Amino acid sequence: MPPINFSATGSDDQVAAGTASLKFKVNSDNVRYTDDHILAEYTYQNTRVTQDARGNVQVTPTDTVYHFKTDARLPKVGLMMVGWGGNNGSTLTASIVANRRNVQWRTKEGVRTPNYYGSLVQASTLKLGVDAQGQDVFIPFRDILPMVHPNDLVLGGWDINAANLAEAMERAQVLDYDLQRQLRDELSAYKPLPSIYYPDFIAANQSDRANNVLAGTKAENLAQIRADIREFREKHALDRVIVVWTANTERFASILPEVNDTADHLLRAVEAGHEEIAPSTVFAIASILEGVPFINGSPQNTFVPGVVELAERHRVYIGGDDFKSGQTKVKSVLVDFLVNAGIKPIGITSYNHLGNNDGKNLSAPQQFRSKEISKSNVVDDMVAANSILYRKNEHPDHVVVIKYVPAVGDSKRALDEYVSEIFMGGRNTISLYNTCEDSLLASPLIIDLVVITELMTRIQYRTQDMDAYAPFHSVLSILSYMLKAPMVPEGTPVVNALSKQRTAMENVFRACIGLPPQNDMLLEHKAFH
Ligand SMILES: NC(=O)c1ccc[n+]([C@@H]2O[C@H](COP(=O)([O-])OP(=O)(O)OC[C@H]3O[C@@H](n4cnc5c(N)ncnc54)[C@H](O)[C@@H]3O)[C@@H](O)[C@H]2O)c1
Ligand SMILES: O=P([O-])([O-])O[C@@H]1[C@@H](O)[C@H](O)[C@@H](O)[C@H](O)[C@@H]1O
Repeated sequence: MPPINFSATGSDDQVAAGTASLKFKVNSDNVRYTDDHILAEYTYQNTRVTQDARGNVQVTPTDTVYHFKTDARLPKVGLMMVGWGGNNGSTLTASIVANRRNVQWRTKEGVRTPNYYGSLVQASTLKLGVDAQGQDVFIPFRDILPMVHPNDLVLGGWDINAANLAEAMERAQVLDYDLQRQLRDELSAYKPLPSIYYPDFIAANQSDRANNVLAGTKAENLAQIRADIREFREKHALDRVIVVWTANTERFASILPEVNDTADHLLRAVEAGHEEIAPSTVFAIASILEGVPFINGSPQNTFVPGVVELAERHRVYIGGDDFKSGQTKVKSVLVDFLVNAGIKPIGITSYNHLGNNDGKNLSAPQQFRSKEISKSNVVDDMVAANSILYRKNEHPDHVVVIKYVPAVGDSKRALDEYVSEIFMGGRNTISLYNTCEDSLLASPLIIDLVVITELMTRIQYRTQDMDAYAPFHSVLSILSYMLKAPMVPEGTPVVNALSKQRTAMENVFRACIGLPPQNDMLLEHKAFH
């Protein structure tokens, strides 16, 4: 990943920021601050468990010293959305503009003001420590390390439909009219770039949207998307660009030897125009080759093995899959609670209906199958962690149903039923009815994905056996909190439990400023005096 040359493009105040703008500094011999960087030495403590041939278990604490180096200078960042004219893309764009201009609007409940609720970074807090009385001290999540503010994001992107962002906002029917009215002028100036459209990958019912499409071969499409990224970066004098796929869910691509199983095969397959190369994969390749992180907000397997290898080769960050916005987010909390309470979910039925264009696309079998997969795997790690409740390879019955009902629009209705075995042969049934305003829940996640991905590009680490600092693995598993089917480096564990995902993010960022992980032991309050 190319290091940012702040002196070249960042505005003076951005370049000047650095550690002088930090909200707090840590008072420790293990943490050092230069004008531009936070340097922290952190001892990572774990516990190694081994079992000998006779079944004897050995438990050994381990210590690994990490050195973290975080660039505290905030770059000028551009967000390019694929599917910019969709419900998520238009809602996010309108909401950032409304926040940036502090546009207020009236509804029947009175005057409303813009906010970033639903963004973990912008609207949640974390416990930093305790005060002299032992009481918890909380700070905004965004203050743990220097992070880009969504108001400062430069927005752009592509869509196979030519509607400008004001037309797209109106079509989405997500935001109140009195707000839309005040944003129309600015949003009408935002026009999506023509995009790649290979009809076989999304539902046939999307064909009537495709009036803003690139011609040419797949190789020419790749070259054009790369040029679009470069031109966007240069036009806005950006230090960093991040691309997010919030376009329609594609069918899964087959993994084919000599086609997409390695980086070189994949690049050759694009040159040859192979039919199994999806638009989302072309966007991922273009982003990687331009040194730009790529995040997949949909469930399809954009990251075929060749893409992952290419990202590793170029040390570019990728992350996915599928925004975790509503029904699945609740599931990753509820099943975690049940299983960790020693209660055995045996039946999980997740039904929802929605009437937006995403729902229309998902009404096609192959596109639904992509979503069904990403929504179905979310309990696997929690179930596998409890061998008291579940035999090896035993799982709850888990059914996912999605129906397209235009009448409800973007206001998705989720109905869930959890049937569990409880004490002495009893049964517990939990039924939930959850009106998930799809785009109002997903849009803030895009902010978190972009802001945390950008932060990760400014953090490097070194352990005692490394002679230089290095970026993390290209597959950004730290993004898992925002994603239904978290991508992880090959051979590493997939964590879906929401509390673990958030704790992991918090504690990694605490380690970057030399602080121990949050543990909630509160020993000082349990001692006798
Ligand atoms: N709560 C949520 O909204 C939520 C949650 C999880 C995942 N997602 C996923 O996010 C994606 C977007 O959701 P949405 O509600 O905004 O859908 P949407 O249908 O409103 O928007 C998708 C946009 O992508 C465009 N598009 C399709 N193919 C394209 C291509 N190849 N290049 C460029 N543009 C293309 C369409 O024209 C449309 O404007 C979907 O895949 C959905 O499954 C949404
Ligand atoms: O995130 P979540 O609410 O579990 O899942 C949602 C699905 O239930 C919905 O049908 C789909 O349209 C959204 O894209 C999203 O994937």
